[in-house]
Amino acid sequence: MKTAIDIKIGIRHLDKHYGAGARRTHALRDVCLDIAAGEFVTLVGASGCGKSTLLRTLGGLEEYAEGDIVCNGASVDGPGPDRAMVFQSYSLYPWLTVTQNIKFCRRLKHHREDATSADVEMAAGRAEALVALMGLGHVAHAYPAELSGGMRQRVAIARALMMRPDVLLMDEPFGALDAQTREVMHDLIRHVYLLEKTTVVFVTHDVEEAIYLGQRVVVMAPRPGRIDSIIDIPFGARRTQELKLAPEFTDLKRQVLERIRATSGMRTDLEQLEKLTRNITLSGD
Ligand SMILES: Nc1ncnc2c1ncn2[C@@H]1O[C@H](COP(=O)(O)OP(=O)(O)OP(=O)(O)O)[C@@H](O)[C@H]1O
Repeated sequence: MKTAIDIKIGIRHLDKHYGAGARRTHALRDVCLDIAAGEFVTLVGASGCGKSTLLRTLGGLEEYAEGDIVCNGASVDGPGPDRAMVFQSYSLYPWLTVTQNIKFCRRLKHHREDATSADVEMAAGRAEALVALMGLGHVAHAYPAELSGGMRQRVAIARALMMRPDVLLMDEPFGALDAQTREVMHDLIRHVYLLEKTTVVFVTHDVEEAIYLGQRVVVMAPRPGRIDSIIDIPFGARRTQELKLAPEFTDLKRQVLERIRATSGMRTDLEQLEKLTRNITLSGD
């Protein structure tokens, strides 16, 4: 049980609907979750179980009518500099270089009229440190169109980290990358997370990714979107790719996959499909 002191995000009885009438969707039902400061939590679950909705609501991009989300002790009622988001699409400014993209932020102190040269220097130093941390030194002056997908996503992560957010919210950030680049990004994001001591909430479809990165895997279920189970990941802070071959890792993977299969409704869909095709065959005889 976590104490009130070390909880960074508290989600209490969160309920969310989209649409109205026949098109009304119960996207989240009674979601309760505490996330500790410095924790890395991953969200998995069948398509449509509300992972993105939950993340976007945490980010203040979606309104909610019932329940409460508290971050740093204050209710979330919109986006804030304490929570940065990274999406699957890179959303970089094509006309800015890598360094300029990282520095670009409306809330940067040096964009204020009363900014001092020390503010500007500090921001420039932070950007340079992030360029180095993300392994972007050799492309610091390149434009997004000249970069690979993995490189672009590194820039997007660096930009999200620029203002030292307390919480990093990531929605399938590596979903569009090839398997090899994804592995590199996994180790990079774990390294950055340990160094920056950020709290991370990470949405993914990839169960292996969820277990490798997270300290806890939250399995969500659809119709209505809800938390099905929370699985503690017992591996330490320093992880290497060999971990994925360990029997404990495989056991966890099986456990998570079983929950996703059990809650996805796919089996029922298949059974219905089988029944339907059987009837069609019989009536066609
Ligand atoms: N803007 C919207 N308007 C109406 N319904 C929406 C909207 N966004 C999401 N939904 C619905 O809410 C439910 C949850 O969607 P959400 O995208 O959060 O799920 P998800 O788990 O992230 O799905 P996926 O894994 O396929 O990305 C789904 O039924 C979806 O159709």
